[in-house]
Amino acid sequence: MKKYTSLDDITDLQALIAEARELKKNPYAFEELGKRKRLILLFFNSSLRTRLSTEKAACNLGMDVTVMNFNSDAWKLEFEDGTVMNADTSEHIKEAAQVISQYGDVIAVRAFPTLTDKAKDESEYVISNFVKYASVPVVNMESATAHPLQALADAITITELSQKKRPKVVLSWAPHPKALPHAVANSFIGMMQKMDVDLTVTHPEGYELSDATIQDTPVEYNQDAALKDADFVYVKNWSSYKDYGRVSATPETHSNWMITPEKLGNAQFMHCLPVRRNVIVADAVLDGSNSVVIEQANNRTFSAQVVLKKILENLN
Ligand SMILES: NCCC[C@H](NC(=O)CCC(=O)O)C(=O)O
Ligand SMILES: NC(=O)OP(=O)(O)O
Repeated sequence: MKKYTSLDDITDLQALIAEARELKKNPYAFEELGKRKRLILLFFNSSLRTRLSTEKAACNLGMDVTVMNFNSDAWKLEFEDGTVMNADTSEHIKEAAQVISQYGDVIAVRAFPTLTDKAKDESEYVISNFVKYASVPVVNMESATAHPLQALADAITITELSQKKRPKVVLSWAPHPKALPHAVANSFIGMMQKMDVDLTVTHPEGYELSDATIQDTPVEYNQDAALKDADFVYVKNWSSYKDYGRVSATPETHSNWMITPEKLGNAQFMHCLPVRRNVIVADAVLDGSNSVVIEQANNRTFSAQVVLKKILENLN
C-alpha cells in the first residue's frame, strides 16, 4: 500500500480484514517490521481514539511515534498557491510537507472540514496537499470528507460479530447540537457498499448525503421502517450536505430520531464515538448488552495496524 487516504487505496478488502483479525490475535508478530521507522501524527482537530489507537498500532509494529497538535503547536499553514503571505499564515505546505518527510517515514493527518466552504472541503485541500508535497506515504486520520481508518474498524467489527452471512445494516442519522462533518457517514457507506451486507440509510428529509456517496444504496425517510429486522444499527449525526453545513432539523425531529432500546430491538448498536448520551442514543442502549461501541473502538488499533503494516511492507 502506497498511502491510505481513501477506501480506494484498498485492493483486497476481505484479505485486509482477515489480516487485521490475525494481528488482533498476535499483535507483536511483526514488531521488527517498523524498527527505526517513525510515524508522525499531525492533528488539526481533537481526538481520543485515533490518536491513542494509531500510536499503539505503530508501537505494536516496532515503530517510533511523534504526535503534534498542529493548531496549537505549529506555525499556521498556507495551502494556496502564489499567496502573498503577509497575513496570518506563517509557513507554506510546500516546505512543511517536505520537511516533515525528512523526519518521518509515514505521515498521518487529521483535518476536519470547514463546513462553510463546500468546494474547498470537497477538494480535500489539507490532505491532498500533504499527499502532493510529502515524499513519504500519507494516512488519513479523518479528513474533510472521509474517515477510512474508522470504516475499516467498522468492517472488522461487523465481520467479527455478524451471525449471518449477509446481515442487515442500517445507518441511522441522529440528532446533535452542533454541525458535524459527513466523513464518518461517507466512509461507512462506502465500506458497506464493498461488503456483502444489506445496507439501508435513514435520515430526515434535508439530510441527503452526496450522490457520489449514496450511489444505489436505498434511502428510507421513515426511521421505524428502516430499522425493522436490522442486525446492526450504526448511528451518526451529520449536518446538511445540500444546505451545506447547516443544522435544519427541528427540536421535535431531534428528539424523535434518538436511538432508544425500543427502536434498536435485537440489533447491535454501533457508533464511532465520541457520542452524546441521551441526544444521539439513550443511556439504556449504551449501557446495555447490544452496544458494541467499546469493541468497535478496540478495533481501531487493528485497523491502523494492518494499514501501517501494508505501508511498511511497501517501504522495505
Ligand atoms: N472521529 C469521530 C467523529 C468526529 C466528529 N465528531 C465530533 O466532532 C463530535 C463532537 C461533539 O460531540 O462535540 C465527526 O462527527 O466527524
Ligand atoms: N472515532 C474517532 O475517530 O474518535 P476520535 O475522534 O476520538 O479520534
